[in-house]
Amino acid sequence: MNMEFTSAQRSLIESESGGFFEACPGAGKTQTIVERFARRGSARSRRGVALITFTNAAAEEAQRRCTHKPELLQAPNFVGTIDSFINRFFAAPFYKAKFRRSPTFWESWSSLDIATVQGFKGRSISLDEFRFFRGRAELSQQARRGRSPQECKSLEQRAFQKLKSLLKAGHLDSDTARLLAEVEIEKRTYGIGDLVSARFEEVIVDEVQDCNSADLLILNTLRDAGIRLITVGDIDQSIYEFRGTLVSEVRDFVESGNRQSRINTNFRSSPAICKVVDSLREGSGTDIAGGVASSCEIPVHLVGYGKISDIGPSVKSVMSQYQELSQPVFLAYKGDDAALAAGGRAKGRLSSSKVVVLARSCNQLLNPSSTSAKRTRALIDIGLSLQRLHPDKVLAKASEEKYLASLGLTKGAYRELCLRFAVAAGDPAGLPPSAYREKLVKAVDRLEIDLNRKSLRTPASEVWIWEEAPSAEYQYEHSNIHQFKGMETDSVTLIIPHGWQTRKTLQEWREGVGSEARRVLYVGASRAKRLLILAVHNEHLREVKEILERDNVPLALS
Ligand SMILES: Nc1ncnc2c1ncn2[C@@H]1O[C@H](COP(=O)(O)OP(=O)(O)OP(=O)(O)O)[C@@H](O)[C@H]1O
Repeated sequence: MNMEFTSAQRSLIESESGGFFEACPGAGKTQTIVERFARRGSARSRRGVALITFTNAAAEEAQRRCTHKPELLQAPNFVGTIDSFINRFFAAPFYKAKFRRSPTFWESWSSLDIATVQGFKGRSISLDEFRFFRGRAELSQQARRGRSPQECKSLEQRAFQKLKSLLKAGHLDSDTARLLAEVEIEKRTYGIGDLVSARFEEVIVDEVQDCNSADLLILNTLRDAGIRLITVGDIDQSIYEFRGTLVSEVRDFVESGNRQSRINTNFRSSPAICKVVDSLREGSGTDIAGGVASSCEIPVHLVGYGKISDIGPSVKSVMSQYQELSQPVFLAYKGDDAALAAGGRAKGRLSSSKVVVLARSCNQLLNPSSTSAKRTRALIDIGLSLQRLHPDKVLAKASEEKYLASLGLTKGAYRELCLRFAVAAGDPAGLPPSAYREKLVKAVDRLEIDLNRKSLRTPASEVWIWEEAPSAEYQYEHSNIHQFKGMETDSVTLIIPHGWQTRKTLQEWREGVGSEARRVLYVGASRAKRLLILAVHNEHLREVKEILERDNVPLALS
């Protein structure tokens, strides 16, 4: 590798003690840890070095960079994802010792047809909808919707039995593999910790901020067993709380080790973008622009918008000043916001408009290409939506039994009513939102359904996906921020929508309080190399401007 490493990068490459190396965005973590791995992994030692990443893409990248020294990829070394490390060095030996045969690993249960349980209506639910603990299962909040507590409890019991039978038959997913590792770490039945420490002298972990509790327990065990542990990451890029990663646990873990100096040269972004990233960071570190973009003097552009469709034209006008830059990628917390702003089509999944929710269910029920499982689900959803719109707020949230008793209907009769409602309202395909709302109201009248009409407001055209395709005038690449993590691009349009969540996030940003939503913005902003356009809803424009000015971000207002 011909790259000249900075002194901070070299201190990671050459460290004798190990510990946690905090690295800013664009710090060149991959090159740095691969360089260390290449040096240490080829030293003639009885014990090997493991290089652990979080995604298959990162593992492949590391493997690709090691092809010049094939011995690096051979035993006793290891390069792979954390899942494959846990499967291979903890779960497989545990399983083999206990059951005297090898297990089969699945990335998730949805890839295994038989990993399901049957609900009350005969619908099958994947085991991925459950979280498993020792001795019990817990159904996800989303899958609970529309199910009685009794059904949920019964599903959880059956899911746990199913997990046990799959385990006996030799099937493990990544969470179950972690459970086995935890059991072994606690009970030390098979001495697996000793086997791992006999195999590895050093373990290097990239993106440590993405570890969940089980991962941290495993890393702690490695460290306690005397393995040199090198962890690299950026706590402010920890954005997987919904997957069980707790930033406080990661922080405690890295603080309990040997904290090393911060790698703070950002080789990706311009000075202005580094300033925004500093401002968004909860921690006190500051980044120094040190790559080719360090001489780029383009300020951060702040554009306000009222309607999401205003963003495309504003971005076009900003881009007309920078002919040399490639078109920006639109990023937002919600993929739908990014898609709509970029001139694409939202999936409509995230809109909470009651008319959109009913339109989606009616579309699924009446669309000839829907599967029967989808139709059954849609019919249940219609029933639930109509109940939630009942003018009596207590009844609107009551159990299905209570609600049906108040209507004097059996379940079957209520389903029939819902079906007649859907047929009367019709398929929304091809209709504008106002026309479909009228059809819904007429169907309600005709069937004398007791319902709060004020809640049936005409939805904004941006969330209406059933009319003709959007115009192609302003079309940009787009993504939600989570999917764009780890990537970089010349220009980014980062969308800050309106609403209470943004209000809260901006308050946290202004007051220096850390939060997942603030970290998501940090990840989004730090993907840009030369141009960052912040598209902020007019409701929040002044506040964002004040924060950026306070933090001395070079700014251009459009
Ligand atoms: N010492 C260096 N000299 C020049 N360029 C470097 C150096 N180190 C890294 N780079 C370049 O910096 C860019 C950013 O590196 P990389 O994508 O690995 O960052 P990262 O630390 O993974 O960032 P993030 O965590 O934000 O995704 C890459 O284009 C890389 O080639």
